[in-house]
Amino acid sequence: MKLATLGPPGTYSDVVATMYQQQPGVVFGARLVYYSHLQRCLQALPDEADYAVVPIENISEGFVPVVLDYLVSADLHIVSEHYQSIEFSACGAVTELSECKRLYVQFVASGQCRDFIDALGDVEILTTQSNSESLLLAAEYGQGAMAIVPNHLLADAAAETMPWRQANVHDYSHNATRFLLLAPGPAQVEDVIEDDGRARKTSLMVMNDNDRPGLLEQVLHCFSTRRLNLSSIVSRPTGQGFGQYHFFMDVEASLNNIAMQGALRALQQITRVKVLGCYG
Ligand SMILES: O=C(O)C(=O)C[C@]1(C(=O)O)C=C[C@@H](O)C=C1
Repeated sequence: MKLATLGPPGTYSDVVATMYQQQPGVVFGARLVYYSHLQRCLQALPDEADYAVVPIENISEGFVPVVLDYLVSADLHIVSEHYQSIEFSACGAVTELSECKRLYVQFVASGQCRDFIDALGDVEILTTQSNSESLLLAAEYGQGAMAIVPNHLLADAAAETMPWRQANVHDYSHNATRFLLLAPGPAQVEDVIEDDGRARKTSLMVMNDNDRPGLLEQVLHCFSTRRLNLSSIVSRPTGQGFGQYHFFMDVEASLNNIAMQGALRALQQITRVKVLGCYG
């Protein structure tokens, strides 16, 4: 069994994939396969891997657009979620920060370390696809280069050669990212029929094929009348024109909950809905 995740090894995605691989569950004992960017991890399903671990949402940066957009059309479902605490360090081939000429930082990580990056002043910022790639590129560039890396990567051989090492450069001490374990195929309602009493969440994608006044209000009504709480609702452009959006929603209820089933039936009469998974 293969589990796709973002590489090179050392990313936070790798930390979470390793956690899944080592604990009893559907991917226990799976072999990790690394991909250089998030889109490739997702595309690995189903031909190159059986499961994938990707970040979906950060406490300050919000949702990761590339993952949401992929979920609109891909034949994938969510098996599980994991909240990972995220801590960043800066390291580089400099003896003081004023010597920094170039900073490598992953595209989502940059928004989580804004204060540190702003204080560097006028340096060249190169965004990367992963936090471990940032470290490798800074080490390769040498004198004057710095990287934002996960705290745990300060122990990596590449970081150990760097004279400047500063831990905890993230803006929020409680920084965290939510990760999803994804599998190919549609979510199976039967999978969750057995209610084990655990609190569950159902994720849905409300597809906007036919924009009209009041559509979102009607959608929300399906949940509010049944006293179902949404823990998130985010929109993504359909790409068809301004003002047209799909909606990604997390509902705090299991798919086998009677109220949730009623909401789903009501929603299906209003618009096209894709059930992304029921987990928790
Ligand atoms: O580069 C990594 O370490 C990742 O796992 C990716 C990622 C992300 O894209 O959100 C994961 C967690 C952090 O929020 C920053 C980066």
